[in-house]
Formats: sequence, structure tokens, C-alpha cells
Amino acid sequence: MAKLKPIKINHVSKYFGKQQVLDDIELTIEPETIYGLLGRNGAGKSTLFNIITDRIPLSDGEVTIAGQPVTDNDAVLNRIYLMSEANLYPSRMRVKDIFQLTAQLYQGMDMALAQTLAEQFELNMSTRFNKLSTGSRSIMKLIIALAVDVDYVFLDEPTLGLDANHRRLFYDALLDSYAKRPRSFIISTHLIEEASNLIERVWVLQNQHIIIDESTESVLNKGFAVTGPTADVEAYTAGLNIIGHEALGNLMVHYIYGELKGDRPIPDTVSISHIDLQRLFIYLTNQEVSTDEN
Ligand SMILES: Nc1ncnc2c1ncn2[C@@H]1O[C@H](COP(=O)(O)OP(=O)(O)OP(=O)(O)O)[C@@H](O)[C@H]1O
Repeated sequence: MAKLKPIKINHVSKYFGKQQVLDDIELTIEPETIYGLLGRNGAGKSTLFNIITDRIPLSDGEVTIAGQPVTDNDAVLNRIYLMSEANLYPSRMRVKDIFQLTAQLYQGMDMALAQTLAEQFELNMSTRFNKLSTGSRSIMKLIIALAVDVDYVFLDEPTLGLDANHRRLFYDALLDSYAKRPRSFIISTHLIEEASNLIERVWVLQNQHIIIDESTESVLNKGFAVTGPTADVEAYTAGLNIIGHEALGNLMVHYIYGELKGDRPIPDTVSISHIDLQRLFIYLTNQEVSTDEN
């Protein structure tokens, strides 16, 4: 089989009327890689997914795979699946019939996996779509997204309405499915810490731009909390990329994104630790901080 080509997002911009939501987005989606798209409410995550999967038109730029635009390109779009919040199914259709319908649209859907997952998630296959709870709707869509035989799966807020047990089950099912049949997953989520174990590469969308496009490992390696008496912390972090700070009783914490100064001695009173992705995200997407440093 020919080697799968990446999806290229080339200088994509999007306006809704006068409101610009995306500005000159440049991204590459490699095959067999799990991405996490992070961004605050209204940042444009769903819009970006809808553009890449050709659900809505872009205002400028193009999305290509092997040099071919995805727009109206059925051969390419059949290799891409978007699971989204939008409820596109006939409301009175039963779960099992929705599975069948999807299997007709997407050749090679793994119905055995769908059946197994439905049992694991205790999703009743005979229930009509309009009778499913919010969580069960998400579960049904997730099962479809894991069972369709495509090369790029976009999951827009996949865990919406799922309780903690079902979220755990979903992450496990995703990793299991990925191990058996590697493909790309692009996941937008607000539950960053939970998903951070899955995500190989992080994108952060903020103020119409992608401000981070890096491996999760590299992002985590650049996040530090420097804690100690205020004067010592300030002296140590002077000139570093401080993305936030917090007073902790008598102590001060400076959050840093980027390199520490290797040649600068660390005072005995100061401790330095890494911070998790959730906290990094919170500070990086706080409007006032700079993320230019890389
Ligand atoms: N069809 C539309 N018409 C007009 N404006 C829209 C439309 N769809 C989205 N928007 C606007 O574009 C911006 C981005 O919305 P989008 O849904 O892409 O954000 P998001 O990052 O997915 O947000 P959330 O995390 O809250 O789901 C918002 O200001 C939204 O109001």
C-alpha cells in the first residue's frame, strides 16, 4: 500500500461575517499520530475541524493531502472522519440502524468492535437516538469514530457528558484501537490533564493563531514552577519567559515556559519543578502573557 500522506493546512483563515476566527493557520497532520487541539471556549477549535473535514468553507488558504485539496474530494474525505457535537442522525433512528447506516457510508467499519464497545459502555442498541442521554449520544458517536476504517479521526470534545468511568474506558478503547490499527486521531478537549497521556503532539489555538505546535514531551519539558521567597524567585527568573505567577502564603511561584538559564545558580531557598499540561495551558492562554519565546 502506498505510504499515507500527511494533511497540510496551508495559510488557512476563516471569517464569520466580519469576525475573524482563524488567521493564517499552518499545520501538518502526520499519519499515525495522536494530536491534541487545545483552546479556550470560542477559540475556533470546532471551526478548524469543520474546515479540515470540508464541512464549512474556509475564507483563505487551503487544506491538502498529497497536494490535492480536500474540498469536494470524496476519495480523500472518505479517509477522514469527524465526530462532532452536531447531531446529524435521524432522531427516531435506533442505535443499531445508525451503525448500519454508517457502515454503508464508510466501507470497512468494524461492526464487531462496535458491538463489543456498545456492551462495554452499556449502550442499548435498540434505543432511538432521540431517547439517548447526552452521555449516551457521545458514547454512540465515539463507538462509530473508533469503528470506522479511516486514516484520520477528528474528535471534537469526545468526552462531553461522559462520567469518569466512561472517560477512562474511552481513553483505553482509543489506545487499544490505535495499537491494533494505527491512524491519526486529532482530539479537541478541555479535559487536558486526562487526555495528556494520549496526546503525542500539542496544538494550542489562541487569538486566531496556533501558538504552540510541539511534541507533548517538549512542551512539558519547557514548563516550570519556580517557588521560593519573592525576592529570590524574582532574581532567579529575571529575563525568563514568565507566563504566570501565584502567591502561596509567604512564597511566590513563577511559572516559566521555555529555557531556564543553565549558568544561573539556583538559590537554596528556591525550588524548581515541572508543571502539568493543564496548568501550562491555563497560563499560556491567559490573554496577557507572551508566548513568543520558543
Ligand atoms: N456558523 C457560525 N456563524 C457565526 N459564527 C460562528 C459560527 N460558528 C462558530 N462561530 C463563532 O466562531 C468562534 C469560534 O467558535 P468555535 O465553535 O469554533 O470555538 P471552539 O474553540 O470550538 O469553542 P468551544 O470550546 O466553546 O466549543 C466563536 O466566536 C463562535 O461564536
